[in-house]
Amino acid sequence: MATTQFNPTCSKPHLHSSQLSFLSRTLPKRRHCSFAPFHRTQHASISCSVAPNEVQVPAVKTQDPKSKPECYGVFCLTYDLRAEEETRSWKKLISIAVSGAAGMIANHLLFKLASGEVFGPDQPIALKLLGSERSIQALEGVAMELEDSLFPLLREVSIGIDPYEVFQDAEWALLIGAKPRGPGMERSALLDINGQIYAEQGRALNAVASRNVKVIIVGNPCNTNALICLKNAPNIPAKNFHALTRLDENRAKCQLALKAGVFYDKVSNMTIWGNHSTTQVPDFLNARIDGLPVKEVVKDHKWLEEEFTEKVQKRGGVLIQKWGRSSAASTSVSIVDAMRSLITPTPEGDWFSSGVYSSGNPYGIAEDIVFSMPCRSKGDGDYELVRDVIFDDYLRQRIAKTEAELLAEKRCVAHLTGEGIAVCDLPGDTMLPGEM
Ligand SMILES: NC(=O)C1=CN([C@@H]2O[C@H](COP(=O)(O)OP(=O)(O)OC[C@H]3O[C@@H](n4cnc5c(N)ncnc54)[C@H](OP(=O)(O)O)[C@@H]3O)[C@@H](O)[C@H]2O)C=CC1
Ligand SMILES: O=C([O-])CC(=O)C(=O)O
Repeated sequence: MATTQFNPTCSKPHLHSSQLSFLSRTLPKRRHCSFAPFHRTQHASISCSVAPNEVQVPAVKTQDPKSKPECYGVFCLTYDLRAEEETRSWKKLISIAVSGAAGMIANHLLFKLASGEVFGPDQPIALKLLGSERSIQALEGVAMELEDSLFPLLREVSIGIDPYEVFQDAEWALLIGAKPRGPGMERSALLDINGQIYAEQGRALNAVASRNVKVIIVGNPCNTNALICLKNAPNIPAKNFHALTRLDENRAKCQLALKAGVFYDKVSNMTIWGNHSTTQVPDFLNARIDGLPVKEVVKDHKWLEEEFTEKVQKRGGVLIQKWGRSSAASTSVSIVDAMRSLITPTPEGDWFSSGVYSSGNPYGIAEDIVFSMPCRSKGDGDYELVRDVIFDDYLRQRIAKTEAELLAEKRCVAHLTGEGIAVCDLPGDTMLPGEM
């Protein structure tokens, strides 16, 4: 099945009141506009007369329905933002692909993206939602809710089940979809099932996405899924792939703030090293509270080494026990944080954590895995690894353990990274944060 079209309203001869409302909010004031739906298609033409001396705004054009990418409902009625001359006073549309778009995390994230929380109030966006045969009805429901939200910045929505269509020209790919680990399922089986998904999505990104697409992998096990994805996308810089460890960073900041009795905005320089799993290392050696080293503020070093570390590592699992499902709202917040960290300059002296390709790292960590490390960005979508961090024996030992786990995961998916026959010798205690 190819990309799905569903539009009960656009095929009618008259525009629905919600569409008129959407358009009247998004069109500039003091212009006279008329709406003329095409027959038999989901596309309508809109023409405006512009008063002299007014700021240039985009003329609204419709494309030939046959040449227009698949669109959903009211989002078939869009400005032609790609017409350079006519849209010079607008920021260029940013195209964001999201997989697992009918899942719980996406259900929070999509509405944050559409409201401008990531890219700001003057940045139009297009959302390209990837689902599956299993989720296509739910995905239509998501698209309907996006329609009904009348987000002025949301200019295009398309839904589909073929990553080669959905990822076309994507500038951001937020890859959330993954099979959850079921009772009794071996971790090696999870690595394989989800690895297959990420291998295919890597190939699709390689084939059709923007050459500079930024990819954030959320679906677990996210570090190794990210490695598989980037290995299957050789034409996209490996540096563009991130495994989400920002939620872990946020969790660590919260726990340190609680212990120190300060609000969490006082905690900075928080690195999560390694895997998004229970071997991850929340680094209290380099983190700061109110500008001071954590160990100077929190004198109970045993608490830092044991309770704090384990609390962060297992936070996801504790939450699942309480909620009966895994973190979705806070994960979506952390995806927003991760994106914003790449598109805004990192505050002087601070850094953020992200699971990034390890080759060339200055810390002596094994090459060719995806490892969470401290990053800084100039706000151009790229990042650099932070050099001025310190290590002690405790930190080195903990890093070695999470590194060993990632190397074992890598051997387990060799068949998906083009590196031969998989050998699965995962450490017995390897667990996702959500597993207890
Ligand atoms: N890195 C991090 O910090 C965090 C990562 N996660 C991970 O994010 C992922 C998504 O979480 P969440 O949105 O809550 O999960 P949901 O179960 O709500 O959604 C996941 C989506 O994955 C897709 N999926 C792909 N393959 C399968 C499959 N074989 N069986 C079932 N569903 C499948 C489904 O969409 P479709 O059918 O459309 O493909 C589904 O909608 C999980 O892997 C979770 O472990 C969660 C929290 C934090
Ligand atoms: O294991 C999960 O699905 C949940 C998870 O990653 C987390 O809460 O950090």
